[in-house]
Amino acid sequence: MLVDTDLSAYRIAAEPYYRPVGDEVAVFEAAWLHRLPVMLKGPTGCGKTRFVEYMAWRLHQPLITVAAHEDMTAADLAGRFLLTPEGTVWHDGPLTQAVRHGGICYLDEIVEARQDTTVVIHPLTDARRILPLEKRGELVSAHPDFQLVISYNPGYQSAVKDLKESTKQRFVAIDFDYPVPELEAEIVMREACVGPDLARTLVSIAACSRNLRGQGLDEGASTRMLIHAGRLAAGGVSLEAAVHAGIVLPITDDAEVREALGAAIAACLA
Ligand SMILES: Nc1ncnc2c1ncn2[C@@H]1O[C@H](COP(=O)(O)OP(=O)(O)OP(=O)(O)O)[C@@H](O)[C@H]1O
Repeated sequence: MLVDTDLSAYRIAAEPYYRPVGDEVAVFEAAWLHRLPVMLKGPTGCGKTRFVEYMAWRLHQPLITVAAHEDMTAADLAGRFLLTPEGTVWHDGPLTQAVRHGGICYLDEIVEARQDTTVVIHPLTDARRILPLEKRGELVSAHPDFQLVISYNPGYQSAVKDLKESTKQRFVAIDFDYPVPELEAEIVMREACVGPDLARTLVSIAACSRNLRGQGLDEGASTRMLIHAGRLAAGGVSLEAAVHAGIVLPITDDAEVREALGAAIAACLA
């Protein structure tokens, strides 16, 4: 027995707020026309997820998101038999749901998954467009509206944690970075409900932290962090406290780096 799934819950009803930063919308649409798999490359919190939500809305497709992790198995993606009072029932995993019914499947931080899990996507991301469900003895041909999107943060993994060449080379890639300052300030204003001066200050703080990349910080403050700090400040917390709680504390556990960042930020605020 197969439990059938209705993907209407995965449809995005209202237009997500997304400000394009380059030609990413055109590139994604061209990839969608040919159902090419897409890799969104970029640092954490720079807008990749928001972009894929926007594209799913724009293309009228359901969006199934899976956060990859190192314990994720192929069955977590493809599905498994479950014992129920009615007997043994097959449950499609999130990937199979999108493959069977059509829609965008977004595998977030794919590099976190083990390579023996990642290879499940190989026959789906070449001309075959099939998903073998060995346990069920079924070969699912991808629905015409199925598209696979993955995110990948190249700065973040060590040499031991990387995608296989044969996985990488199946994807069209779109490069993401933090939006340019003016645009980032606009996003922070809108998302954190703060005024332009505060938004610009937060963006300049982000620039300070991004300068410390490679000097103790793996990554600078993301757009997401600026929004968090902005929301704290909008909620009545002083700017210093908001920046400390929203940016400085979460970004590093290293006391020396924290001090250097604090000093850079203080110079920014002076
Ligand atoms: N271009 C943009 N337009 C609108 N909002 C944006 C944009 N870029 C970033 N944001 C804001 O930044 C927040 C963080 O972005 P998002 O969650 O998409 O990051 P991400 O790159 O997917 O991060 P992760 O890799 O950690 O999942 C969003 O919730 C949104 O508020």
